[in-house]
Amino acid sequence: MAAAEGVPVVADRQHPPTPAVPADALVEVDDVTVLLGGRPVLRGVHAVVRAGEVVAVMGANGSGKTTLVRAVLRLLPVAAGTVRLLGSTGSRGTDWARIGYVPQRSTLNLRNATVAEVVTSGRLPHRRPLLPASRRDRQRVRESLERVGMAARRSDQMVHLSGGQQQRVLVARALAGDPELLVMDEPLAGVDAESQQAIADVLAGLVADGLTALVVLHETGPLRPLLTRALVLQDGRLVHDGPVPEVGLPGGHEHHELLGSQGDHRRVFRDPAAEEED
Ligand SMILES: Nc1ncnc2c1ncn2[C@@H]1O[C@H](COP(=O)(O)OP(=O)(O)OP(=O)(O)O)[C@@H](O)[C@H]1O
Repeated sequence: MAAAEGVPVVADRQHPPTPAVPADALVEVDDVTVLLGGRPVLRGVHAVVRAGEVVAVMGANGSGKTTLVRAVLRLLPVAAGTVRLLGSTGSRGTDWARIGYVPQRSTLNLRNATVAEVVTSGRLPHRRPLLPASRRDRQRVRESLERVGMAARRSDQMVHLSGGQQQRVLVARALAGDPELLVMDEPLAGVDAESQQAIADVLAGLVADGLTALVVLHETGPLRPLLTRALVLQDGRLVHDGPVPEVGLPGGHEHHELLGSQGDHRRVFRDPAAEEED
């Protein structure tokens, strides 16, 4: 695949160099391979996220973006390589209370839960077992809902909210845990422009306060000014680690396709080689 001018591309995929890991790395993915259904879905991926960075994970549908963030969060086992998260290589040593996760909204079924219940669940890593929510827990839930502009809907069931409002509630849930590292999987997908901007504004404030973020994105949208770097995956391999691509991706073609009943327009990046095989 050809590189865009001035854009660093992983040169030797068979023997990628092991980069020196900076001391302030919160996430280190070292030569990681993940198998799903016996098939390699991530192949020898190296990636680092340093404190204070906002890193986008980009690539075509099925390129491995969700798999990468799930491997980082130890929701999937790795077949080879190492994931170091907040300095720990094992689940037990990881301080999960320092991490916020906003999964893909479409994968969740929270229809009957109320907004307040969803956001309160974000305090669970801080709660002592069997004790009711503390004043601090309730305060953080309230503040998080205010921050995303959803305080007035706290008693409503999720099913009665729009997609964008649901997404804001999921962001509030992650914020309620006071994370130092926020991992978001497609926070803008199927989200109206107003909610996209609300999410971007909230993230901007958090980043200014020192938050680190790893965000899966199809389109950068209003998050673009916040992004410090992009990781681009293609068929499970890291093909770019550097500046956020201006238009499209290095060496890839792009086209638009309509997805879902809401007709949200997503930009899809394609590999020219794969297109030739079509
Ligand atoms: N449980 C599974 N078993 C087998 N294959 C899987 C499984 N989950 C995902 N895959 C495959 O792994 C590949 C990467 O999936 P992944 O969801 O990480 O891609 P993605 O880049 O996040 O895609 P999208 O943009 O569509 O969300 C895809 O080909 C997908 O079909």
